Amino acid sequence: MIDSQLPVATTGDTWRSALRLLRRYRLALAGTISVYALAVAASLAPPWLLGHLIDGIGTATQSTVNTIAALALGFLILQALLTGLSRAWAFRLGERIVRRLRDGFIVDSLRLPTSTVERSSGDLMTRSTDDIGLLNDVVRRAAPEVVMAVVSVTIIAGALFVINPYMAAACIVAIPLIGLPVRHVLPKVRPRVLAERAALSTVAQNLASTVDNARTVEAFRLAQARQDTIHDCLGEAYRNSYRAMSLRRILFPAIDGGMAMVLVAGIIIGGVLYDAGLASLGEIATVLLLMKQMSEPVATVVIWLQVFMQGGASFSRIIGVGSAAQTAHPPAEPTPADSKKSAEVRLEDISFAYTDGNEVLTDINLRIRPGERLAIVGPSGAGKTTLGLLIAGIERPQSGRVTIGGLDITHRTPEQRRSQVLLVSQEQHLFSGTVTDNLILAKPDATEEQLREVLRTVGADEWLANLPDGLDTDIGATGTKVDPGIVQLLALARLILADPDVLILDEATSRMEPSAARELEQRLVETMSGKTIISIAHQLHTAASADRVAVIDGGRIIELGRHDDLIHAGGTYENLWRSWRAVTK
Ligand SMILES: Nc1ncnc2c1ncn2[C@@H]1O[C@H](COP(=O)(O)OP(=O)(O)OP(=O)(O)O)[C@@H](O)[C@H]1O
Repeated sequence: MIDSQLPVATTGDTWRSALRLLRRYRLALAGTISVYALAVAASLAPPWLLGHLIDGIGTATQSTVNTIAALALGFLILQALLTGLSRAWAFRLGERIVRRLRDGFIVDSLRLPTSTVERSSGDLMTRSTDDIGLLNDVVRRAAPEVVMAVVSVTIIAGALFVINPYMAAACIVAIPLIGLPVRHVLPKVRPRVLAERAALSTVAQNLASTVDNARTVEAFRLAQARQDTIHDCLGEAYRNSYRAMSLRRILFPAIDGGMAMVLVAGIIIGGVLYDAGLASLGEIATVLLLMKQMSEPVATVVIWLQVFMQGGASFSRIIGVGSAAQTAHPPAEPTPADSKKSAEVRLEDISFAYTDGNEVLTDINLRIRPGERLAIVGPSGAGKTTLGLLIAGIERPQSGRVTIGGLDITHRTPEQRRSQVLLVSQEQHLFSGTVTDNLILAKPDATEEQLREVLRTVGADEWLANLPDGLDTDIGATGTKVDPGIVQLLALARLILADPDVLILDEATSRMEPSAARELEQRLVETMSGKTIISIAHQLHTAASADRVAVIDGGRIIELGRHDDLIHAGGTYENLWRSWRAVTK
């Protein structure tokens, strides 16, 4: 079934991944928290000194007051220095964690099967921008704020008990007043944020598919229909965003009101305890000052907790990509020493459907000998490209298996697979950078001479000679414009450099003149002699020069054999051949 949404990790898996991440940075984390704890301890001194001053108000001399003031100032400076240091460390730690998350995300995305990337491009885009961005906010800002706030609350609460346990107990009991409204709001955050993100992914998905298929949209006058669909998706995204945002409107007034209630309760309790002789004026003042000091971190926790929960939802989506990549690549089978030699391709009982109930290929059985040249022909929509995608391991069959050299292609890592089989289709892309950059993707250690040689082989040497900076010419989006025919040549040059055991050419020369295409194919076959070459052929001259021809129709192989034999048999292939000859004569 086509599912445009990648998986989302469960809450349990999200926590486990977060803990694993924190364990990795435990030393830096412990150092940062310890320095911050010292800063909080230093911040306790001024209120305590003030309480001391109030209690000794009748007896204190000028010099005692001066000493207390100097000490308070000293502690304030110490607190500022330690806070600054711990924040700098927290920032650096955040940077390292964000970098790790981004790197991991890119690695996981690159491990996703191409078919998954194509189907979930919108979702992947939202995860790589919005979710990573939110996570960035959480790791760099929310997490340090929340951790530091929790440290502050814990230390201040401990100090309150040391100063006056009665007063402290009474005030701490009042603190949950702040939590009351929050308790009802927080459980709603994760589902609402997940719904918001999913809706945004759908918008991106629809936009991407409209842009990708712009010609079809234009040809069939689908602009209005596409606009309506995107409008509906945007409406859904807006409603979900609004629901997520509306949580804030309830949250902030509730926190402010709760904080004021706690302080009022503290003053009333302080009065009662003073009357009962259980607290001095200085202790009450110190506790109230510390309570005020505590109110800020408590509010911080509550406020950032929402972002934290949003970040949790985003984190679940980020690790979901990792689990999708892992599911797509079960543990790779070890490569036996002789597998390279016997790069035989076998398709065993393959059936495949893009969507449930619409089988595109049925019961395909085929054995392609190492070094054989096989041409796949058939009418449009017969399933030729799909077969190429299955052999290249880009799509997975619902039943049956594809093996190369005896190994199931879907059990190979992407690297192992790329060394075995590569597919070049008519859709080829240039990446931003120079000619060299675009070629060494396939063979990072290729020498300049090898690059020139390979360009000569595909017949792009003349083009290279006319470039202003030769191999160093920028051919990216902002550089020298490259003709689609040359883009195909560069793709074939990359293929030669990559040197896989099995090559699949799916209309790889379709943008060239037929005679030039024929010549190039011949040169390619000579250069790659000994390799298994599977050509999906619309131009039947390719089929005529192949070792064998497989004719596909209605998702089944209906004829298989040598060109001459199939012509002699007078079946579908002979018909196709006759029509093609009539057109090309
Ligand atoms: N991504 C996809 N999602 C759903 N259906 C698809 C997808 N790609 C191809 N199909 C369908 O699968 C069938 C086989 O398509 P395929 O491209 O393999 O045929 P083909 O023989 O290569 O055709 P052509 O010669 O026109 O390229 C067609 O009915 C096509 O509409």
